[in-house]
Amino acid sequence: MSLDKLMTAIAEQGWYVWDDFLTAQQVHELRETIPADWHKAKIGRSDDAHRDVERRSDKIQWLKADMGLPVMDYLERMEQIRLHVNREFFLGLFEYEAHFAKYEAGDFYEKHYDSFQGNTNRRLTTVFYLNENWTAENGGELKLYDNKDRLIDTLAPRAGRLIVFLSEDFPHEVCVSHAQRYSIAGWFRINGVTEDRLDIAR
Ligand SMILES: O=C(O)CCC(=O)C(=O)O
Ligand SMILES: [Fe+2]
Repeated sequence: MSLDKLMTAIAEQGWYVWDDFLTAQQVHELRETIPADWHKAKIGRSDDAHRDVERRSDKIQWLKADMGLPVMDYLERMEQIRLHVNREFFLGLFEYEAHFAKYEAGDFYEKHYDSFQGNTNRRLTTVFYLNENWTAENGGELKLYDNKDRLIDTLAPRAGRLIVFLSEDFPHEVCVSHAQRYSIAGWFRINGVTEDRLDIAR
């Protein structure tokens, strides 16, 4: 079972690629539920919007259960992963936050860690892709590196593919996309308090 494979891979190498996590039909339904309400992505909770533009150029919107059944179903699947990971690794993952992302032709996200100042309680990253018939010419690959900056893998954003990795251990980047590229990036977080307030995902 793939959930077991995910657990083994996370334990042994810290990352996993789960192809056909959803069927083509489920991917299609998920894409259909995305509202048209895109806004420019920012990095962490920083307000330095100008700098952010240089590092990433995608647009996002946060997943909410009331966006529809496909989104509820996706969040429920993430909840199952959260419970399994907590049971096996005692990571104490407390909640999940995720956003749809849209990269237009020319968009990219420079190499980064998902756990950084302002987001230090991110522990496990998920990226899910919604792009049917993606070709090599479309670019937009995810490049995953180890913490010594050695390239581990180059992954096309193919529909149905879920990638999971430990947020603190794997720098990664999104190569320039030459076509519209849709994804759901999400993070399991531990409970945290930052700047005198309880830090809970919206
Ligand atoms: O879309 C991807 O392949 C990765 C996106 C990403 O790294 C992020 O949003 O933090
Ligand atoms: Fe990332």
